Amino acid sequence: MCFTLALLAEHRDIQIRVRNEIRTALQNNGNKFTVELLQDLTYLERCIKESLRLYPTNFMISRIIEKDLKLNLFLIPAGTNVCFNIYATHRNCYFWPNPEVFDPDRFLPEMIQNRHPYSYLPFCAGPRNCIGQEFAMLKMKAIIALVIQHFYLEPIDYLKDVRLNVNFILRPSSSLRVKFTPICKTNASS
Ligand code: HEM
Repeated sequence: MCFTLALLAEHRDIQIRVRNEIRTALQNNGNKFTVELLQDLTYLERCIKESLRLYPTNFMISRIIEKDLKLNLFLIPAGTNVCFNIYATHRNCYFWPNPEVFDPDRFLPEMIQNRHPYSYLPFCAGPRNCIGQEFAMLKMKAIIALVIQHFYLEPIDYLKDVRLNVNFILRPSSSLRVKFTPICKTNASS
């Protein structure tokens, strides 16, 4: 979530679009924050997905191969512990053109359609994938929507300068500060 907030702080145009989406959804919903309203925040959802592409919390996973597996020219024997680099896959330009660019529209339905099903794995895949992913997405949307509704975000530290700590989960190893300015009704134009 801290990466999403930092990315929105750095991309003011995208932050404004998220805020507009929240305002419109609230207006259409009698100013009530409901689960249905959160589910309708599709642009915010794309921002969170794109943030998890660039900064996948679980940047690497492993699986023990049960049966001998033939992969192109290689034979991986049963019992091998195979590590899968999710971070590198998410930044592979074969799947993601201009992979370093934060572009939530990569997750528009028409963009997802022809993408390799295993090119995006923030919650892993297969029978042991994350059982909390829907809940996690809803929780992140609820918190970020409230923050964006009430505060303008500006970067203090920039992601390009932040070193990543890859100890079990991916997180910033130095400070990643974002300035929160409360939105007063009088200056709530963008
Ligand atoms: C952004 C938030 C989250 C991310 C990125 C995430 C990611 C993942 C990943 C990648 C795995 C697979 C790990 C592996 O196979 O080695 C996993 C498994 C799991 N996650 Fe999450 N998760 C998140 C939030 C949650 C939440 C909120 C819950 C519970 C409410 C949850 C419950 C679980 C459980 C129980 C498993 C193990 C599933 C199994 O082994 O069958 N996760 N998660």
